[in-house]
Amino acid sequence: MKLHSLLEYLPFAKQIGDHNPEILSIEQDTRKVMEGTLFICIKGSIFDGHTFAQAAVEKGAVAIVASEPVKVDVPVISVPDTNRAMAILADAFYGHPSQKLYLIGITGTNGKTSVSHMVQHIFNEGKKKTGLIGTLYTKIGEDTFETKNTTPDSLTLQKTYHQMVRSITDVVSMEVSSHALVNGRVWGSDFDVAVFTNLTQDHLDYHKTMDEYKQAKGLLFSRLGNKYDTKHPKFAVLNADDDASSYYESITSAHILKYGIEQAADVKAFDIQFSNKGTTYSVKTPVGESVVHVNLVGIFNVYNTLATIAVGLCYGLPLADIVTGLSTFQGVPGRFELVNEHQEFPVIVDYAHTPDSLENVLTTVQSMAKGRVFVVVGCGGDRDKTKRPIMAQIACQYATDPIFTSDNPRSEDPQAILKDMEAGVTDKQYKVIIDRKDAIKYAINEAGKDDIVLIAGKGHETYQIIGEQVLDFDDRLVAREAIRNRV
Ligand SMILES: CC(=O)N[C@H]1[C@@H](OP(=O)(O)OP(=O)(O)OC[C@H]2O[C@@H](n3ccc(=O)[nH]c3=O)[C@H](O)[C@@H]2O)O[C@H](CO)[C@@H](O)[C@@H]1O[C@H](C)C(=O)N[C@@H](C)C(=O)N[C@H](CCC(=O)O)C(=O)O
Ligand SMILES: Nc1ncnc2c1ncn2[C@@H]1O[C@H](COP(=O)(O)OP(=O)(O)OP(=O)(O)O)[C@@H](O)[C@H]1O
Ligand SMILES: N[C@H](CCC[C@H](N)C(=O)O)C(=O)O
Ligand SMILES: [Mg+2]
Repeated sequence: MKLHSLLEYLPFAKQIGDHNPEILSIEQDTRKVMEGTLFICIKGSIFDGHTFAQAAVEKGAVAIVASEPVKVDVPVISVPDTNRAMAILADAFYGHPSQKLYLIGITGTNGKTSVSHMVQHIFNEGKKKTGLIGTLYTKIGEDTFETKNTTPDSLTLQKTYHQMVRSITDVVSMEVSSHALVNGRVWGSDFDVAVFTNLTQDHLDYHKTMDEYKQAKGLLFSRLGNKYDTKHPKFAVLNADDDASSYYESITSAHILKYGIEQAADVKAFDIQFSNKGTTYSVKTPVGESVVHVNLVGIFNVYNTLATIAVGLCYGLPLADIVTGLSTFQGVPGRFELVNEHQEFPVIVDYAHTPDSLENVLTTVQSMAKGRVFVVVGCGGDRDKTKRPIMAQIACQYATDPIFTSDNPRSEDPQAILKDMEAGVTDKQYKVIIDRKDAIKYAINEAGKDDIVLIAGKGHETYQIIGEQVLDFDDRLVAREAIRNRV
């Protein structure tokens, strides 16, 4: 594609230098630049991409997009905001791929990974070719690719959509983080369905207030568009039982489909029955009623399945097929994952790392336990500090044996993080074991028949970040070893 054809998408951009080179790729990272690349200078939190412009040219870049003056011998496209330009150019360069996919974006504090997998599963079962983008990985059909972010930057995203279109993907189920919405990573993504799971405290280091955080998530709904034609209707799938939904309803012009248990909802669950094996409930929808069975426990999973049913209905999947699909869903790695070494008590690894998710998962565990509830929990460093005392208090409220330990301390002093947690507890006994492996071993050695051990916070993670080091660490493997070596 010629540079000037791309620039038609940036009507007021100024070009310095009049060449019109062939653009073979677009990159924002010098480490990926090749002959024929259009290099975009992004100001990040660590580096300013403008300082790499010359290095990019030396590696073969034939044009530069910049918001600051850069001295290079190739055409420079001057724009006020390179991040916005990147999203627009990437969408154009890859041929507007998201318009060719049925794109489902899922946002909310908790449940994005869970819902995105359930959604993908029901479409897989419905014989659609699916893609998935999120915390764990990107998947195109059976192929899995590593991801650095829950929602990748706009360039990576558009490239991924392009690959999905080339693989003849029908439906993409994708997590959309609040960071991504604020950063413009999904500018140029044409969503067909936007899903809201819930809004509770997290990321107050980044968004500063809950209101700001709520508005950040709102960007998914306000940008959804208002295509009311029967071929491309847009839908906002909202949680009727979460107060924030009325705000999202007010800022979107898409069709609304609400799901819930308590308030009036289009997709509503009733007669919910839990057992140790799973959950059964009845669901009323605009297209009829059905009985749902899933091999998952916890009221939060009822919400996740309701959101999934609503998404399936937006697409036009028959209710019976959606319900059949849900019945074979086997869960997500690191989400309420059982570690089974034939021990006499359940050991559960779960990704709960927010106050609300910890409370949800602990109340579920509490309802299942006949004896003691052990919880091994910590809080991440360089993240929202205000959630630390609240999570500690919740651990003490619902567990008989709370054990505070390290999560990913990152650049912070692990002792200081634990002190922040302890500040939330006044009248309850808890144990502090700074080394996560020792904390897991302790809980597993202490637990007996009728008890449950919950290891919270790191779920699927296979590393622990301490200072600058990324060390191998997997709660599931550590727990397995501890069970085998139980004393
Ligand atoms: C704070 C933040 O969001 N940072 C993101 C940002 O990195 P950054 O701002 O540090 O970028 P930088 O390293 O300063 O680099 C600036 C520019 O120089 C370029 N560069 C850099 C070095 C070099 O040698 N050559 C070069 O060209 C870079 O490619 C980039 O274009 O851009 C990167 C590429 O897109 C992201 O991977 C990175 O996410 C980091 C890893 C991160 O931890 N982000 C978190 C806060 C986040 O976004 N989390 C949400 C999930 C939250 C949730 O749980 O809901 C997510 O969606 O992942
Ligand atoms: N709908 C829900 N409401 C509240 N808690 C939930 C819900 N679904 C899952 N959880 C809890 O939250 C944890 C994280 O779930 P999940 O990974 O699906 O969320 P996420 O939104 O993708 O998180 P992240 O933003 O960190 O990627 C789970 O391990 C479970 O304990
Ligand atoms: N996406 C979340 C993941 C937190 C996982 C937890 N283990 C931690 O490191 O705090 C975040 O970056 O805040
Ligand atoms: Mg996730």
